[in-house]
Amino acid sequence: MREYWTSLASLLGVLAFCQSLLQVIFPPELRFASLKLFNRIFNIFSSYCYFDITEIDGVNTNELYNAVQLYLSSSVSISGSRLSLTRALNSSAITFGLSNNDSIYDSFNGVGVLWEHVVSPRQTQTFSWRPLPEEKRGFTLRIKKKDKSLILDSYLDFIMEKANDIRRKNQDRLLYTNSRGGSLDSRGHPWESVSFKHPSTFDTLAIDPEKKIEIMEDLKDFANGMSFYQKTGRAWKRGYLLYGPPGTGKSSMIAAMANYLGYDIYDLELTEVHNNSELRKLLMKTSSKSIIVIEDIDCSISLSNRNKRSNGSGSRGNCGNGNYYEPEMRCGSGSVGGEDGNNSITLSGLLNFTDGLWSCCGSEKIFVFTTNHIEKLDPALLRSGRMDMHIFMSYCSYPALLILLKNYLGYEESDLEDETLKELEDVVGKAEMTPADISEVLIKNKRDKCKAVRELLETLKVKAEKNVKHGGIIVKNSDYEEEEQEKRALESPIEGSDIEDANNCEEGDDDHEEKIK
Ligand SMILES: Nc1ncnc2c1ncn2[C@@H]1O[C@H](COP(=O)(O)OP(=O)(O)OP(=O)(O)O)[C@@H](O)[C@H]1O
Ligand SMILES: [Mg+2]
Repeated sequence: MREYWTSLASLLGVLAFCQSLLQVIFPPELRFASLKLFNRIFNIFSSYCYFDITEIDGVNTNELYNAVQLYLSSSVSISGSRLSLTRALNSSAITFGLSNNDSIYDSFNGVGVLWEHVVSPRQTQTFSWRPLPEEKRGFTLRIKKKDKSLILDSYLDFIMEKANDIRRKNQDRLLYTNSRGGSLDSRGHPWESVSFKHPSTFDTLAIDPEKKIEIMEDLKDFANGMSFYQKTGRAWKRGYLLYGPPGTGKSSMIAAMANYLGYDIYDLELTEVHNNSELRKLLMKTSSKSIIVIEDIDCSISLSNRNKRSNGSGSRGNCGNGNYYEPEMRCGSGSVGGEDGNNSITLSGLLNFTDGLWSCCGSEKIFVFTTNHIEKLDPALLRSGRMDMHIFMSYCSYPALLILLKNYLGYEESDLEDETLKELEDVVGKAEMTPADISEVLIKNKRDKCKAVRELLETLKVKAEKNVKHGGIIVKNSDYEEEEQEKRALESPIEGSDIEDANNCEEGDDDHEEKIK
């Protein structure tokens, strides 16, 4: 044992001697250079290459660092020995991350890589407009030199994509509004946001099942259609027009769409937008994978038929909440400077918003307009490419009624007697009640299911009878739809210069522009 201590002491002595010798040979100014040289020689002979991804790149946050952190929080890292837990703002999910100075193996296309999370204290606080964190953080990626060109670019792209997916999945949907009337927040954003937790889904939506499937497939095709849109040279966006009587589920449909695709919603309040350039700025500040909604567009935009109006034969329109406006008058506060295109929103401005060059900034955007009066809209706004799908939200049909009975009372079709079902089927079409009206009856009696069905049947019968007495002929949903389309066709011939005008008109071109509000 004594011998052991003696040899250890002499070894330490030799080490101390070597160190002082090194200090004499390599003065401090040379020591750093020699370390660098040693590192270089090591790198030449090493079969690995290393990539540092620092948290802060100059003064900006490095997007890639955040992406790697999120990516490593997916299932790969859960097997790590030490993990850090995070819950981000606006998120209800907890994510796992790699702890400080911990490392983890990952593989991509059969190639193994090593990630190390490097955390070190920040030594000198360099001048910066914003305070930097006390610790320097970064990820170091180690890849075999021979694999570098094989995977590096595609691996990093894959990480960015995966991180975006995780972010979207973890983060609550957001509902944005421009209710501040054009003023910007401290970060220069014109939109205000709140967490969006609307429970409406396609399961709870009472519409005909075939129509529902058609819409869901259309949405899925859109969301998965990146290569299609690229191949065909089309902007990656889609327009839906939801029209029909109040209380038929237009707003609920928008919420269901957002929940189905995991998109945020931008609820555009046109009455708060003062001119076309403000509209464009709002559009520029919307993110990809979002639904941009203009509700009750017939109230925000002047009457549809410009020829008719210019001939002075425009009818009165509903401005919402029972207020009527003459064709020349606008709802809201959009028209500040009368006919001056610079001071008001115009139809061409709105068309550019949905269809022009600006509409595709950010890509993967859905535009949804809703209206109770489709016949009042300008055909230029409705043409394909702008509003790709026109969805009629009808009065409650029999299949939709079955969905409501299931949602509100937990009744399957088989739970009800054939006779009751037959009666419901006979009367629901004639009653012309909206899903909103029907759900009210069901909610009122939800404690007593039998009573709820009885009362619903009674209400439907009374309504149906009233309709027959009042109208003589009952306007069925399909007739309503046809009637609306006929009205539109009569009011605005398709070959007319209206559409052409709207397509061609440039911003600021007063002859062509249609003022809104
Ligand atoms: N098709 C439907 N399926 C399920 N619930 C519905 C449906 N339509 C209406 N409802 C219910 O009625 C309420 C009102 O519906 P919603 O606001 O979606 O109607 P809307 O068509 O947007 O009406 P408005 O034209 O007045 O804006 C919702 O809270 C929803 O619960
Ligand atoms: Mg609505």
